[in-house]
Amino acid sequence: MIEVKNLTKFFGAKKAVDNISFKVEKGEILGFLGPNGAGKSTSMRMITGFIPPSAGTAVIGGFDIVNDAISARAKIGYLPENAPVYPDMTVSGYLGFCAEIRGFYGINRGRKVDEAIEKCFLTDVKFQSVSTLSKGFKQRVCFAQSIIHDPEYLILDEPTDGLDPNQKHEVRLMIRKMSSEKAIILSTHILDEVDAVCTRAMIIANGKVVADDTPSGLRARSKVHGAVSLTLDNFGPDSDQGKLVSCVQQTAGVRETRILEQDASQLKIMVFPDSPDLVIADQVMNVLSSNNYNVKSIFVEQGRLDEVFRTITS
Ligand SMILES: Nc1ncnc2c1ncn2[C@@H]1O[C@H](COP(=O)(O)OP(=O)(O)OP(=O)(O)O)[C@@H](O)[C@H]1O
Repeated sequence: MIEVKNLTKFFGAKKAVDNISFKVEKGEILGFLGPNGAGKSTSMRMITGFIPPSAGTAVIGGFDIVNDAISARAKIGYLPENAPVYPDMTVSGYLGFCAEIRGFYGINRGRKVDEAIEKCFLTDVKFQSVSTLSKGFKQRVCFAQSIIHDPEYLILDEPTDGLDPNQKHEVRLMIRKMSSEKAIILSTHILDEVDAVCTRAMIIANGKVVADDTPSGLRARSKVHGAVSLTLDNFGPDSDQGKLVSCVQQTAGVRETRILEQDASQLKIMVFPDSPDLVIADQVMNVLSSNNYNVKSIFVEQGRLDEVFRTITS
């Protein structure tokens, strides 16, 4: 388990991280979200022992990162921001060096390098110098060094930054595959990534934790969660919007009907239930059909992470 306890960091008078506490169990993938400068990277640097906290600590698999840094760091794999890798080394030379630092020599060193190269799709550039790699490949090399010792705890600062969509997909798959026996914290600006990878999401703003929930729990905080979106066909600008709205409003459990968009032949509306958990889609559909409205599409809004993120952080 990773246990973060009252972690705080001052840079001069600026409080970059403000007394954050949380736990991450094995099997969890915790997404760190937050605006630029929120304190995500600073928190990760403290959890991995790269910078000392001003107050508080993190306990990694039972080892305190402040009082027993070497034991704690042995259990962590860390992918820092901007993939700092030695440019003059070849990919396999660099990973061999990382494996040695982690205590692997001889045949074990070679095996660890080969495994990391395979997992991170680096075979084609194995003997290429790091300085000649594209940004995405440098990122993958840095990812490879973070998993070379098969750590129980992985801290990944924007792991898919700079990768193309296919590589992003591969890396997310890899993270998910590894997660059953690891506790993983990753930071990201990509809200889709939270849905694709994370079991839990934490929003940080001004150094403080402002939300900690599952991705679906966060989405459920959206103002449109549970609302029903409909598109009506054969409903042009001359059709009677007022009549339609009063027809929908007759449905039990409907709080509000909002007109979203009118074009030459279609109308889009959103119907809000009295409470977000009330299911009204079937009733709304029945009322519209029995009044001869032509429903082209209908779906229940799950809520939007970007909207929730903006509401919480702005
Ligand atoms: N070494 C440092 N010296 C002074 N201020 C720092 C230092 N490192 C970070 N900061 C400040 O601490 C705050 C938090 O920075 P941090 O890099 O942790 O944010 P972040 O959430 O990771 O942002 P981003 O999403 O842009 O990477 C920012 O105001 C930043 O300028």
